[in-house]
Amino acid sequence: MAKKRALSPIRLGVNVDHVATLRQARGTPYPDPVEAALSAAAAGAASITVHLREDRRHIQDHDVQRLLAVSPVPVNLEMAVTSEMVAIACKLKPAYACLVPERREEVTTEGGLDVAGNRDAVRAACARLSQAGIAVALFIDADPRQLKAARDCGAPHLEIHTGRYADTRGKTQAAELARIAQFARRAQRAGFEVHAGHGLNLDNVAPMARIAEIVELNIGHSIVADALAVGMPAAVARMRRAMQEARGA
Ligand SMILES: CC(=O)[C@@H](O)[C@H](O)COP(=O)(O)O
Ligand SMILES: NCC(=O)COP(=O)(O)O
Repeated sequence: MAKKRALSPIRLGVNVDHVATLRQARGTPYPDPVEAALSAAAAGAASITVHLREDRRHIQDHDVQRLLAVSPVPVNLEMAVTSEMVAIACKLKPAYACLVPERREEVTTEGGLDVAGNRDAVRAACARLSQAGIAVALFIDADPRQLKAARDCGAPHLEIHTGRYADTRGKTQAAELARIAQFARRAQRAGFEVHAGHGLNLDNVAPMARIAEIVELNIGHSIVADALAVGMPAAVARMRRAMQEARGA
């Protein structure tokens, strides 16, 4: 039997937005997303993601400040391409910023950033963030048109939106996986470090983790949900194990 090739290790970034969602539902001081982030980092999360939404529905400005003060791992600030968010990021200086689309009415991020349609604004935001020493990622769909536009923007990283893969099944899901794998190869060849995320969970993570060019997966909702049953350290450990096993590591 042919032996499976072991791929390079893959990093898990943990998004703690939904710890804050629970807190904001009642306006209590608990649960604390920063405490959850410390627990995730201690269990092997390579980075912590928070999405500071314009409507502040979950993570708050003070959470980001506290997180940056204590996090032992790099913080990845997801943000819309607005002057308010760029100013906040430049002031707080997280290690990473990921530019994402945002729509007030959405329940969660519904697709990738339209870099091709907003090239000047994205390029300007990338320039300001890079000048502040922040490594920028563009959160985009696996669409060659977006890749072409991203090449003009000066961001070193791309995060592929995996929401459609996560939300579909059968042939549609297989086609989406193939599209993402092909896109990841092209993106890496174009010089980007390739990440992926959105809607990933223990049931669907393995095929995504097997894509050699993807070096980081950012996962939040399913890990926070799992943590309710088994605790954050075990939830992170389970996800890391699933990713490393898929990788053959
Ligand atoms: C950009 C992305 O795919 C997710 O991280 C999403 O932005 C999480 O934000 P919500 O927790 O508000 O859905
Ligand atoms: N960028 C994706 C992310 O941070 C986590 O998304 P989700 O797992 O909460 O859907």
